[in-house]
Amino acid sequence: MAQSRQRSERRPASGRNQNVERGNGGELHQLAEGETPVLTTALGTPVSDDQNTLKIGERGPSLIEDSHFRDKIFHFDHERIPERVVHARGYGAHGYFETYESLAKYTRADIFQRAGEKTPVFVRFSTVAGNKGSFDLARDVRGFAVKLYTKEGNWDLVGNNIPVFFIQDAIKFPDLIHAAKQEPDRDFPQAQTAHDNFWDFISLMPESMHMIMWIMSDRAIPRSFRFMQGFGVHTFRFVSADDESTFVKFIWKPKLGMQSVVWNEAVKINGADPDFHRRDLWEAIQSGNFPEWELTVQLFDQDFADSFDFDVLDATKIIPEEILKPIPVGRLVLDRMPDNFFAETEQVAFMTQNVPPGIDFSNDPLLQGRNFSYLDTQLKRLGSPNFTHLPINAPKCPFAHFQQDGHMAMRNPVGRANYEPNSWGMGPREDPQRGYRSFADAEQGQKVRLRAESFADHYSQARLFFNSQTPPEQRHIVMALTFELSKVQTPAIRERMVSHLLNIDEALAATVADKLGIRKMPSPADAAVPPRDDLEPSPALSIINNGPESFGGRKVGVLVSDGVDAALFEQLRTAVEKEGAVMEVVAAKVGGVDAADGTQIEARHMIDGGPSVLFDAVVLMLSEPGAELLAKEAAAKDFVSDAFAHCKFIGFTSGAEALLAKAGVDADADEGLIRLESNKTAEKFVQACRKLRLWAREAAVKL
Ligand code: HEM
Repeated sequence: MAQSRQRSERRPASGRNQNVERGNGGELHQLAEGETPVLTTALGTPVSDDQNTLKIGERGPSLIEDSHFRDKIFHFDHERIPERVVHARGYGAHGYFETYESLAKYTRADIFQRAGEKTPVFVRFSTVAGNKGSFDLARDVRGFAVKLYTKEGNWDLVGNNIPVFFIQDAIKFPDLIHAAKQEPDRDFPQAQTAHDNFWDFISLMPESMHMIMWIMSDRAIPRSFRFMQGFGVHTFRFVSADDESTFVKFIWKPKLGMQSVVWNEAVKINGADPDFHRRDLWEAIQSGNFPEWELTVQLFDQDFADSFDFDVLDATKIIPEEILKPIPVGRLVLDRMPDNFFAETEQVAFMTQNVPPGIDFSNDPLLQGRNFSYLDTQLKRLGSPNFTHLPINAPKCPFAHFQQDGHMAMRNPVGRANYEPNSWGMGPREDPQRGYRSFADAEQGQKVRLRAESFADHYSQARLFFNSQTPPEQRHIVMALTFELSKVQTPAIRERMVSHLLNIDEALAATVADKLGIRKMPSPADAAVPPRDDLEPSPALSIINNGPESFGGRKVGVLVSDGVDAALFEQLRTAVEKEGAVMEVVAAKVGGVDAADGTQIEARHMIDGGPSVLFDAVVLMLSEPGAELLAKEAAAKDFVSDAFAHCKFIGFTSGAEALLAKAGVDADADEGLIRLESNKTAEKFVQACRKLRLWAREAAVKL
């Protein structure tokens, strides 16, 4: 019953006549009739009045015998469960994984045996540091957690959109997260690392420097979940039917290419639409534009691992794609939103230790610690060992075991046997062939608390990352570091960070020091291993170098006024749709505008609620009087000046020049300003947008 109600709530309000009554105090009573279900308590007792508690007389005290009220309030009082201690804010979707070719040579994992096999998945994207109600465009790592419901059990690939991590050993995780989250005495800032505690910890943790380069880069402010990569981070193992092991790293690559926003834009999006990323995913999936990623794997053996001077067990290191090419092995398509956010996205329990036969762990000490932590945290958060009974967590393949009882047990053994071995002839029984076998690696050594020397190079790959970025991306890293460290109030912490940057790139360190007003340059931090300066840059690490070459999946915001040319508007719409992009109309009034030929153009946003930061490119389709009127509105001027400052492509009709001028934008400033006069120019504009941004403008606008 509840489900059918939820479904009907997705339809727009119909405004149909309903069976309503006015109560004694003027309150509204909506009454069940026809097929409308009767409201009941949780135990099914029909409810006669859901507007008034049971009282003695109309103005008298309430009665504790009002079991309907108690049932309702009791349940409401218990609606909240603890939010995740990290990755609290997240958004998920269902879909499937399709295997390209059999990987039987490397792994016995059932999911990789047959070309064309489709496996159901649930994916949850998240930010790490912010609370559940924080904003989407925090500068942060994004979680990229994938649950694959394989025919031999659930496989949770609990990754991030960044391929490395802050720390090498899981024992430091609580310290890292304590330092990153709100400071405990004041409980701010939330969803931000721009504070003393975080940078104090980081500046004392040189192993985090590679990760710092990534989170200060544009990777940490993605434009959409749909436009970011995902990484399993650690080295895992594939294990074949013959028990041969191959090391594997997992990388998800978005079909629509990578794209990020700029920081100034992120700050404004957080105000304009704190749900920017979740709304984006919701709208894409609901409109049938299903986002897609390709799963690629880097496969290697022990000899290859030994050829590096870093350790493949160290989660602060990558194997550059130019050295080991990722092989595409399948695709992930997200095509369905959850029916209920809480039941699915909130209750989904990811655990790194959930791997099917054929997939195994390496000795990465971060991964080993995670394998312990996730089961523990799910029990705390979901409150019962029976969280695997929840539909979102239950396997979709047959399963049978003797676990029983516990809070909220929904599946219990049937029959007499609830143990094995038993002589009742009742299963389930173990299966040495099909069953999970850990890779029988030979391990020996003393029990020690010791970090391997092969983990000691903290700077070379940080330098590799920085050197692999394009100039605009390097500038953004400088700006991010400057911004974050400018919020740090303790000069010694700022200086300690600059001393680390000196080991990464001297010019980077010098610029950050200058922007922070540090007069005397500190000495470089004492490096455990001298940083290498002979690593070839890896172009695969740049977002800009790996753009989409299409405007597909992106969004144009069209600011319109009365008197606009309807034919040109339709031509633009056709060109945008042909590209696979979306167009949203912004106007002075949400009711829309009257075009010159008398037709009406509906608007999705009123100008105050539709700033240009919500779009990838903008068009000013205005009549002269329309532009004159809008030029008086601050929001309209910001629409234009922000789009320009954020290096976006701006299409405009000749009538729009008054608004451009008022916004301080020269209509001939650069090739990113495109006059729209005919069908051809509409197409030319959309083609120009494929570059996403005109980075050449950046020097002029000082982002
Ligand atoms: C490579 C490093 C790591 C990655 C990629 C990673 C990724 C993730 C992701 C994606 C989630 C959110 C899952 C979801 O959407 O529900 C998550 C949650 C979590 N992670 Fe990690 N994590 C890492 C390191 C660690 C470590 C070292 C620990 C602890 C030793 C840890 C403990 C947790 C906990 C406790 C949660 C909350 C789980 C929940 O309540 O559902 N993580 N992690």
